[in-house]
Parts: sequence; structure tokens; C-alpha cells
Amino acid sequence: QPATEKLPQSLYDTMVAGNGRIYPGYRVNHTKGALYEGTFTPAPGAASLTTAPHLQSTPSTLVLRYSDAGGVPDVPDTAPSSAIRGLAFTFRLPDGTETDLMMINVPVFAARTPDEFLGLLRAVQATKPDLPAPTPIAQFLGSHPQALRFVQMPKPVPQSFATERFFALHAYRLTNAAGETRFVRFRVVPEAGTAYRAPESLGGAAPDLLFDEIRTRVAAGPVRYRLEGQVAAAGDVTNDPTVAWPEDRQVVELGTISVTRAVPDSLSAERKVGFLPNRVLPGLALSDDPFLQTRADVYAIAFPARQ
Ligand code: HEM
Repeated sequence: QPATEKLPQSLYDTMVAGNGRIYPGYRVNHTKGALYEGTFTPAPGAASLTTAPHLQSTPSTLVLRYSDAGGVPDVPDTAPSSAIRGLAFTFRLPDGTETDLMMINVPVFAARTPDEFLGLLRAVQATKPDLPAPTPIAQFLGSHPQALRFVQMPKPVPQSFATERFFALHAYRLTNAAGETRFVRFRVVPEAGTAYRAPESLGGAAPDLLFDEIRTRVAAGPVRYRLEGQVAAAGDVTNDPTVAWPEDRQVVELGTISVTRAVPDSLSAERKVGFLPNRVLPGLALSDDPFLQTRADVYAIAFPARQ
């Protein structure tokens, strides 16, 4: 990468190029999605970790968007390129204060740094059908075990967006009223439990299987998730989202997410909505994970480009 090249712009441009064509008004990644509303009620233990206002006692309203990764608006939900799914939230307090959380349905990422992620995107794009082995992507995966593990990780199609777990991946730095600071990774666990579809059940599945399902489910009653914070122990890595923290780390229940309503005319509504991994509030700060700032810089390019 030449020194003059700006990383966020390169990431954005490379994603656009990877899509092969532009869908005006749509996101360049997580293009297929749907907007919902709901509420968040903090759990009593949340304030032990942070003074962030949405994690005290006042409920927030939520705007949230379910998505399939990839750059194609009408991709089938069962396509391999849709296997990474997103869930992004804006929490809005009664005084208008806002904070966001962005999650995907895998607990670790494919790249250790944004620069390495750019390398992965470029290796994918440089791999043309008739190239001799080893192809650029095979070479990349051969020299980046975290990326190989990400590619090989099982990513079954969930029964529903309501039976999937989601992870914010990057550590955040939380400070409580006593001034104690801890690193936390947020995740969301479905109240219905996790449930996945058998691959042999997917033949002939409707292209909008999961988006149709969640609309019907929410219309019948609220869909609930638990927001949890996994708390780092001393020495746990906070700047690399490919490194999972051991599962025996303390997990604090932070509150209940209730998805209550599909936003009518989601397609035009979601265009005006954007989420940012660095939209934080006092008591909740970024860690030293370089993705948080670089991603925010990429999203700040992507949002105006689709208005
Ligand atoms: C350097 C790495 C990454 C790049 C370049 C990138 C880029 C993008 C872009 C350009 C969009 C569309 C944004 C918009 O138009 O508003 C997007 C959406 C999204 N990204 Fe990333 N992303 C990266 C890493 C991640 C990670 C690690 C996560 C998970 C924690 C994530 C979760 C999401 C979600 C959930 C959306 C959809 C947001 C929505 O529904 O509006 N991304 N990403």
C-alpha cells in the first residue's frame, strides 16, 4: 500500500469495486436489510460496569437493522455470501442522546487490522477463475491463519434472526461511578435460544426466507434478546478482534432488547439511517482496537455516498 493512500478511502473503494456494480441509494456492504424499532431496558447490574446513560435505569428506544453481508440488495438469505449477518442498533434516550452498537453473527473477525482486511479484500478480487494455483486468495489464506479460520468457521443459516447470536467483536473501555475501568466485548443472545436450519432443508427456500420470517414473528409479538458484556481479565488482548477471550471470563447481563415493530417503507427509511462503531457516550469509550476508528471513517464515506 503506497504511503499516500488513505486507508478508509481504499477500503471503501475496494468494497465498491468488489460489488462489480453500484446500486444507487444502497449500502455497499450489508446491502440487504430491514429496519425495526424496539426498546431497551437496562439490567440492574449494568451500572456496576459503566456510567453510560443507556446502561443505568432509563429505558431507551431502539432503531435496529437486520442485514445480510455482501453488496447485493436481492441476494437470497441462504446464499453463502449472506452467511455473515448483521444487527446494528441506535439507542435513543428520552433526552435525545444516542449511541450505536454494530454486531455480526460470528465471535471473531477475519483480519487482525484494517490494513490486513484490505489485503484480504484485494486478494479475493485478484482471484480470477482461470488463474493458476496458488491463487492470490489461496496465498493470502495460507499466510493468514486467522483469515483461514474465519473462512472455515461453520456459518449455518439460522432458523430466524430471532435465534441467532451477534457480537460487536471489538473491545470497548467502560468506566463506572467509582472510576474503575474495564474492557468489555458486547454480545446479544436470543431469548428464544439459538436454532439453525439443516442444509438439506434449504433447497427451494424463498429468497427472503429470514426477512419474511422476522417480519411475521415481530408482528405476532416482541422478539427479545439479552445484551451481555464479556469482561476482560488483566492481559486479555483488546486491540485484535481475531482473538477471542476465554469463555470463562465474567459475563454481565446488561439489559433486554425488545424488537416490537417493523418500520414501514424500510427501504426509504434505512437510507437515512447510518450506524457508527465510535458513537459512544460518557462511561463508554473506544479501546485501542484500530478497527473502531477506521471503520467509523469508512462509514463516514459510505453514508453520504448513498444519500
Ligand atoms: C475494516 C473493516 C470493515 C469495513 C471496511 C466495513 C465496511 C462497511 C461498509 C462500507 C458498510 C456500509 C455502511 C453504510 O453505508 O452505512 C458496512 C456495514 C456494516 N458493517 Fe462493516 N465493515 C468492516 C468491519 C465490520 C465489522 C468488524 C463489523 C462487526 C462488528 C461490521 C458490521 C457491519 C454492520 C452490522 C453493517 C450494517 C450496518 C447497517 O445495517 O446499516 N463491519 N460495513
